[in-house]
Amino acid sequence: MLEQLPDNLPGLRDEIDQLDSKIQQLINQRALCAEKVGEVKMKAGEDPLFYRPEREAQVLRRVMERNDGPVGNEQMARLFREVMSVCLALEEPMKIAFLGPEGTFTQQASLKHFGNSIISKPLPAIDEVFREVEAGGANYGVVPVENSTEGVVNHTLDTFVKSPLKICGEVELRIHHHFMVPESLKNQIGTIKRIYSHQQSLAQCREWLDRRFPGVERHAVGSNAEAAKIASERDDAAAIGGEMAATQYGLAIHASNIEDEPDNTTRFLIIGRETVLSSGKDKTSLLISAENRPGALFGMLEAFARKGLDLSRIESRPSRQGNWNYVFFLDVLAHNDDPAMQAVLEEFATKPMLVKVLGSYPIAVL
Ligand SMILES: C=C(O[C@@H]1C=C(C(=O)O)C=C[C@H]1O)C(=O)O
Repeated sequence: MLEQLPDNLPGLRDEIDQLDSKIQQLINQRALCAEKVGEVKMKAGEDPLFYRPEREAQVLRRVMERNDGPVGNEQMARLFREVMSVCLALEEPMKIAFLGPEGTFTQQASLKHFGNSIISKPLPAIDEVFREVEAGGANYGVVPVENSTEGVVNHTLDTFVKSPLKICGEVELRIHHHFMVPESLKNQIGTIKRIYSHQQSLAQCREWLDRRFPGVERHAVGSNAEAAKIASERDDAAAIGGEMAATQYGLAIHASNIEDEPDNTTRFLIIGRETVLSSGKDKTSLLISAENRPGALFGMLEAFARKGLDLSRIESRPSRQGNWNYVFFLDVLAHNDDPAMQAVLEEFATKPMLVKVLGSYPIAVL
């Protein structure tokens, strides 16, 4: 097909116009199918599940597998991510609660995972995101869980101990921090007295700040977006945050990508009320509390090894029930329905330990 392309501008633009018209028709045909899927789901059950994470992951993986360019695999998957988002919204627009305010990295993660055709519900704290989903005010929630430089977000892990919610997905986001100032300070960087940001972001940019702004006060606030808002209202302050926060509050970016680790990444979890079926490439998150005796942790890990199950993460947190008792958060690279997983869980059920399956979900595609 490529050889048949004209080599003049009007001819090429005519070709693009014709292709656009075909793509548009096809997108609408796809949307009609999705609408019909919505009707079928409505007929089938009382509380229909419109959003199906396992199916979406399979669609995106297939897009990447069959892609032969010149558009890159990830770019192509991102386009399909948006198409699916629009299709799902025709069935039912998803209400997504996230750690706000508008402009946070968590909002960016929610858009990366669900696409832009959602109803956004920014909330001021992680437990409020959990509560909103538990109460049915939102279909799903998005919360940060770990950062490659700064480690786990303890608050999120601790909230899982008591919550009935399930993990339905994960999103990874490369985190780039920018040093942003009000337009009026753009040429007077030397007059900056205070720098605002979230505590994790200040930590992720510590070396840069020590080098460039030694001695300038650093203030930790609830989110980068809040930091940007404060800086926009003062005439002596800068903020550190992502591009969305700068745009949201009209700040100028003075220095980009100031994070100390170039591959600084944050992982977020999608939380919901339903369990997710197997997509073929899944992860299961478990919360395990074992008896405090020698070999308890070894025995637990050995059971996974014996069944050939891969652990991608293990985190320990104080259980808050007596000193020196711990709970472990584990990610296993298998779905809960996997016979090997079932065997391990059955084995644990016979032992003095507490196991809670926090959810099985597709390994992040994008
Ligand atoms: C169309 C469906 O519903 C939703 C929309 C999807 C899509 O546009 O491909 C995929 C999964 C669901 O989130 C479906 O379940 O197949």
